[in-house]
Amino acid sequence: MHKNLFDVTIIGGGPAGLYSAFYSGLRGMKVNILEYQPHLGGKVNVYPEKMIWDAGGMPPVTGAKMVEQMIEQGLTFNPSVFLNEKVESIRKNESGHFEVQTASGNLHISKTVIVAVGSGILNPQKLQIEGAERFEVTNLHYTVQSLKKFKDKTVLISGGGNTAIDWANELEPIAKKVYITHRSCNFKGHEAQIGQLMSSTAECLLNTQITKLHANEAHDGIDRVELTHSITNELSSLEVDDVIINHGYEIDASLIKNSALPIEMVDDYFIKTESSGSSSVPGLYAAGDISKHDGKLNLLMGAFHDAANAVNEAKRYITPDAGAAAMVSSHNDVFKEKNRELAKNI
Ligand SMILES: Cc1cc2nc3c(=O)[nH]c(=O)nc-3n(C[C@H](O)[C@H](O)[C@H](O)COP(=O)(O)OP(=O)(O)OC[C@H]3O[C@@H](n4cnc5c(N)ncnc54)[C@H](O)[C@@H]3O)c2cc1C
Repeated sequence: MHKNLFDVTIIGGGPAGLYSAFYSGLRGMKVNILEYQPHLGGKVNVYPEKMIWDAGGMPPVTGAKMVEQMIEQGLTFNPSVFLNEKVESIRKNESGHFEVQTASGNLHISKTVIVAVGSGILNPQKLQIEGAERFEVTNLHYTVQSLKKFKDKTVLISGGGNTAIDWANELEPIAKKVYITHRSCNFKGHEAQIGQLMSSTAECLLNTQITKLHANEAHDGIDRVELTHSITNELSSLEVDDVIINHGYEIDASLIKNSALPIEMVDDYFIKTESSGSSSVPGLYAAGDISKHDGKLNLLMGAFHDAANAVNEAKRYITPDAGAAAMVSSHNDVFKEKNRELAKNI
């Protein structure tokens, strides 16, 4: 037998992947996590300072804290973890095991696979203005890593989806002034976030888009932005300290397409699953934002729920007479020692 034969190989180390790793450990499985980024935590790393209020039973925590806690939990059972490991394709060999091929040339062999790649490999869509890239080292941003950086600044955000709206809401109490420009006539975010934005001091510039960036005297940053109204073509100008762009992401979704497996998809990207996480390929499961099923919830809670279901299916694929689910953690033998340690500090 292959010495590195894993029970489950989890592709993607975001919320779904990390919880899959934890739950697989709980069920006594030998686990391998493969993550493209140099760090774990997935998309939550895009919003490190955002407060997350909607994780059941959890007090509000920042994205960064959530990442820290998910990693700690995900690594409880010491899974093998490969970072900077881009999975390129999955196939099955003649023994019925999965072979997971990565860009670095590694071949990971596994009895089952949980695909937890979320939105795939994300690269932000760049501002389509000639020469814009030279400002990326100063005040043209494609992500908000630290809210403090924008304290007392005049910030223009360009974008109309959840991320742009979230950033506007988070920055509004911190920045001197927040403008948000969107080329369309309405925003496409969650209702509550749009409501918050509309009742804040942030100024919404709809039907407008950035058409020119003016450099400061030193030519090392933007000091003024030209905006064009998309209906009237009227030009306007805004003096800014920082410009933040969220025009969505270019997604590298080649993984499933490169894989010589009959994986049924939805909308050419998502993996069609049962609510149990099972895909059209026996032994291959999907969890988190990549999966599409009737009860799908594209939230952290949805990712955790998918993950537990996928692991239970994977366990029973390997060991058909295993229980349908793990016992609750308080009854599980694997926690006895850990509970004794924790109890000392209570
Ligand atoms: C701005 C924003 C705010 C949000 N706020 C909330 C909130 O307040 N509450 C909430 O519940 N949810 C929130 N969400 C949603 C939540 O973040 C997602 O539902 C969750 O991250 C999905 O987890 P996932 O593991 O499925 O995918 P992801 O988080 O996308 O993780 C997938 C991982 O897979 C890796 N990967 C992709 N392709 C490959 C490959 N080929 N090889 C190896 N690795 C690969 C990626 O690098 C990534 O690390 C928010 C999302 C955004 C964008």
